[in-house]
Amino acid sequence: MDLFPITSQSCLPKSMGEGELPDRLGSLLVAARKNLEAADVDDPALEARILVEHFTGTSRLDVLTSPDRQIGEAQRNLLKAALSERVEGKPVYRIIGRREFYGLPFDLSPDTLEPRPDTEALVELALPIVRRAAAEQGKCRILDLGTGTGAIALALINAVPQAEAVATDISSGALETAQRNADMHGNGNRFFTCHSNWFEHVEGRFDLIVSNPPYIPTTDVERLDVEVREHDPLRALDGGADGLDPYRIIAEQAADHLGDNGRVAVEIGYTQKSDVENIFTNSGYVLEQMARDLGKRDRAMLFRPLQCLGRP
Ligand SMILES: C[S@@+](CC[C@H](N)C(=O)[O-])C[C@H]1O[C@@H](n2cnc3c(N)ncnc32)[C@H](O)[C@@H]1O
Repeated sequence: MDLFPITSQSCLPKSMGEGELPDRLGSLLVAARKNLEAADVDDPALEARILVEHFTGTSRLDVLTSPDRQIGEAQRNLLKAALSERVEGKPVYRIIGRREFYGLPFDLSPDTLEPRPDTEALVELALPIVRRAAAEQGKCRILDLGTGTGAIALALINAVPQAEAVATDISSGALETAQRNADMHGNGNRFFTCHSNWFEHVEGRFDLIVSNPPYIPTTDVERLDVEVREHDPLRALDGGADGLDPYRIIAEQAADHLGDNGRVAVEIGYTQKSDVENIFTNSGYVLEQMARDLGKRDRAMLFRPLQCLGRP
């Protein structure tokens, strides 16, 4: 997740203004974009397209091929309400209740973090481990700690049919959403939720333990962008006094749940590389590989236990 830099939304107008939206698809898209431009949202063209497509049930192709398509009053009213919510600061994916991650749709709920594109770096880093275990053993067991929408585990098992995942979270609401997402993707039979405080109720051993834990220092949470602070759940963000508490727990307890040749892959805040490396090194791991996010910042780390029985 890319939760920085901190920006202020105080310049946003409080409502999108009065007046009817046009009833033709092409003009409607232009009007939506202008509304969002006037409200100074980050990417008005993209966000207008997302909202228009969602609330009119149209595609990007429809706008190009049928700009004169008539849009009914009910749909325009829904879009108008959505534009007002956006202008008031609600993130676009929260409004439509869904966000794409690694090419798959994920339903959101108030209990889940919105999966962020930067987390795809963690999936890319972990995927070769999953493929290798599947090729060598005919299966791969994944443990995803703090699964949220299920984004990481579901991206991995969707890419490797022989893989299955146990997905934990402290939030039962998040686990319900994750299970719905697994079912929506047709992977519900390879995805098992476990309500647990980190490893507390986890049983068995895994080829890969993966996690994007909360990693914002407590005192920084209140300085986050308001769209993050007010719409992502606090327990998905707050990583304790220095933001590193979950890494300490994972590094300390992962060995009890790793199979031979198992690996641990974690997402990090982009300034946390050396701190997280120290935590894992002190617990008997070596850093095997790093991955950077779309902004070329350190974002994911792959660790191997020193006593790993398999190949280095
Ligand atoms: C940063 S979010 C990551 C969500 C998802 N994996 C993703 O990448 O989009 C961290 C997740 O950890 C969960 N979490 C926080 N504290 C936890 C704990 N003590 N035990 C298990 N999960 C926890 C939160 O509920 C949240 O879903």
